[in-house]
Amino acid sequence: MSNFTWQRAVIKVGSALIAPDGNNVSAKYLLPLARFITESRAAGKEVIVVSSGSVAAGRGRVVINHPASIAEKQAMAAIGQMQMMANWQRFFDCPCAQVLLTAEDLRDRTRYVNIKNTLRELLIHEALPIVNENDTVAVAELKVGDNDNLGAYTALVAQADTLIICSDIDGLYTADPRKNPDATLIPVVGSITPEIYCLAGGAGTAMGTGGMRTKIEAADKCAQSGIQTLIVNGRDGKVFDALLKGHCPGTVFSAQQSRQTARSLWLTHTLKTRGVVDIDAGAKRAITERGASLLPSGVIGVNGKFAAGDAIELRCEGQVLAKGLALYDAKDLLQIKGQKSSQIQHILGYDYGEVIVHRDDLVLLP
Ligand SMILES: Nc1ncnc2c1ncn2[C@@H]1O[C@H](COP(=O)(O)OP(=O)(O)O)[C@@H](O)[C@H]1O
Ligand SMILES: N[C@@H](CCC(=O)OP(=O)(O)O)C(=O)O
Repeated sequence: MSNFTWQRAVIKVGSALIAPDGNNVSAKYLLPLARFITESRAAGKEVIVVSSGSVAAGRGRVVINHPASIAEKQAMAAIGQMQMMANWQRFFDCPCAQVLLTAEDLRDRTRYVNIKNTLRELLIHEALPIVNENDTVAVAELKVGDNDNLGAYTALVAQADTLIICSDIDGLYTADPRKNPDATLIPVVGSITPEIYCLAGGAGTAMGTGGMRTKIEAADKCAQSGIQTLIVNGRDGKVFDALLKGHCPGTVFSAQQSRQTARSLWLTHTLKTRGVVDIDAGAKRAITERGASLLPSGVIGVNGKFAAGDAIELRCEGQVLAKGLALYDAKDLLQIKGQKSSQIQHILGYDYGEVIVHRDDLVLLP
């Protein structure tokens, strides 16, 4: 069993755990998982759930006599999503927050920033975000397609350090153990090579989507962004006791580099800046010495036309010090520069948060 540490995790829960009978929700497998989430949160860790199961949960309520059409599956998802959320809420005193996403939402910069801000705010307010694909509006070309990859995108947008995929199998095996009884569990995958992809077979049950392949794809996306991925058997309550102690009885896919390094490299080298914001000496000290976020009160000048979510440079007395993602566009920032954060709502009529650049989205330049 390998050891792991984490602070913010996305936990992906497959349909087989939500709706083990394939046509209704069940508490059967969720109790140990919910206890793991509650105890982890009590220990100061942060959790976002990506839950499958809406189609399976709604199946029994839509009568069909043939393989379900897309519209019928969408109807099942619309009904089942309610059952699935209500089932989750039963386990928690904190509010569960429904977040429904499509691939389009993740591709569009403004929506991406909104998703990120919403998740951040939900965590601040100690709610439990529960994400699923918005199956009622997403048809093939709009879909992420499977919740393993949705889990990876959610881990990226939420800046998690860990993705935990709870499946109906113990982890990644040398072959699909349902077809090959000699297959053995692989406890650690250091790097995701084409050979690792070759081990993956399809889904194990009629409810599952993607099987092991989509889990490896998800782990690959995460590893490249400095996020580790665990695949564990969510049907085995003892797994969660082990996870609470920092042991992984399944497979750990290591992150290729530290999350901070991956994110800093992305911010520093990949993102083209769209504007320059001049800041005063107090803001400079806060950012460089205390690792603080940039507040509007420290902004003295706004240059360029940038949108919310664009990368900008932060400059003090002619020297560019840092690069970060702006939470407000240039037009808004011109109005709120030099003002107290509490004035933002009053001046703009809305408020995307009290900071201009959050410290998580800021890198100091050498
Ligand atoms: N190399 C492999 N190791 C483990 N499981 C595999 C492998 N190849 C294919 N599988 C299948 O993947 C299934 C898990 O994926 P899936 O059915 O999509 O479930 P989920 O609902 O958890 O996403 C397992 O039950 C197993 O049959
Ligand atoms: N969005 C779909 C889940 C799709 C999916 O990836 O399912 P699974 O392979 O069980 O994680 C639903 O809620 O039914």
